[in-house]
Amino acid sequence: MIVSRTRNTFCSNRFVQKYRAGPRSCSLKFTLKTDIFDERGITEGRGFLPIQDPAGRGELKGYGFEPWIQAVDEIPKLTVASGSGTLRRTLMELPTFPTDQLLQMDSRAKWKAYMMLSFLSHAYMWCEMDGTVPLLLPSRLAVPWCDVSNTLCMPPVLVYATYNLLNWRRVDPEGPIELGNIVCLNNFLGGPDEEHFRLVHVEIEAKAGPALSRLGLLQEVAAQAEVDNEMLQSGLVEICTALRNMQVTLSRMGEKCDPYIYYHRVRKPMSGWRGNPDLPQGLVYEGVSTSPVQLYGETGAQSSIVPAFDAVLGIEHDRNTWLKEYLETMQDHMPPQHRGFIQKLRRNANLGRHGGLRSFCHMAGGEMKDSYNDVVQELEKFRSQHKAFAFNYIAKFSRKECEDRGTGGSDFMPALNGYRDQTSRHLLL
Ligand code: HEM
Repeated sequence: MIVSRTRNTFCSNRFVQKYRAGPRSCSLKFTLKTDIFDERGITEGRGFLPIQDPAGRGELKGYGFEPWIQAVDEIPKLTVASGSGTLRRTLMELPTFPTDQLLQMDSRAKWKAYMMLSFLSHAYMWCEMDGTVPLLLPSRLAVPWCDVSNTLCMPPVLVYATYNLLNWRRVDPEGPIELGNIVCLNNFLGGPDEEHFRLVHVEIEAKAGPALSRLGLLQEVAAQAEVDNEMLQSGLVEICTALRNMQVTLSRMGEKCDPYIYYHRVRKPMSGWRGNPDLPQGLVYEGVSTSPVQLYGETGAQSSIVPAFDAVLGIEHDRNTWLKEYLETMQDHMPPQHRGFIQKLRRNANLGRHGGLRSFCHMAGGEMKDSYNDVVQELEKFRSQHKAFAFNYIAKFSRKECEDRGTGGSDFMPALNGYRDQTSRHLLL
């Protein structure tokens, strides 16, 4: 039962309501306009990264957020002192979160607060390291977290956007968004392994930018009565190049993120409360819901890059398995503008008299078909490479079968094989 609160109108959370009885994909109306994740801002240089660098927490200063800002900065230290209840006790001593102030502020501030509350709540859940797992998230954290996530149409759980997309700054503000010039803003345990793991994702997002910014245009070109073959082909080459660059970046994961440290330390705080043996029923959000809610944790499957490429190439995952549903559920964990972007690409996949990009390339044959197949092969290579990382960083370490699960809570090795195989099945013959 949802507990009603009278203090403000955001007393319940759509995601909490949707996922309470048994989670499933939640369709939202894309009414929210924000200025940091804007479809018009999916640019060559940044892809799905926010349109401005997600700098510090300046906009929250002076409105009663200071103790909360300080607590987030303290998380790595509190994890060092953890084990005796210090971390959870410290978080419970925080003053009431100034939600009313926040709701008057712009979306940039709201995303900052969402990120802060996500880090604090996951630290409360997973970083005390005393061997216990709380069944309930106290209202001090749960209520503001649900309020803020509700205003952003996001679930009250750590997501890829707060873990990666919004969690970096440039060392040299004029320098590129790439490894060597980026560092993280928030950490759980901290250290090079955790930061590098995240920053590889950030660089991958930047590398995908040149291709992502042209996907809509490519679909329009393929939909024209007289298709501009040269333009279409150069767009497909752009996607190939982006996918190759993404693989180069992913191959750098081992430089500073050690598989053992990742498995034993970095991974835990990303966990959610769906498909998680530690919380089989889910998590109660005190003050919001009296019954447990199940939500997947943070995972790269919530990055919008691969679903956007799948959409533009017309790659469909197997409807008869849970794999497709899992990827669709992951879209509920993306910023609404990115969900909207992917949905639009899907809607336009068969646009025009030629039946869409895939169908046109098939019909045109020759070089056009080869260019399409090159992209599919490159995507398949990315998925193969990624699968090897998932094995080396997780599966290899899992001793018992029931532990052999991804951070998102899925039995992931067969699923990753399925996504890869389904990709190659889309090669045009
Ligand atoms: C050491 C690095 C990585 C590990 C251990 C890892 C692990 C996993 C696991 C276990 C899954 C499947 C189940 C789940 O969602 O939990 C997954 C899915 C996924 N991950 Fe990763 N991942 C890593 C890096 C990345 C990076 C850098 C990206 C790039 C954005 C990424 C993108 C994806 C995507 C798109 C999926 C969905 C499956 C698909 O569409 O093929 N991952 N990852």
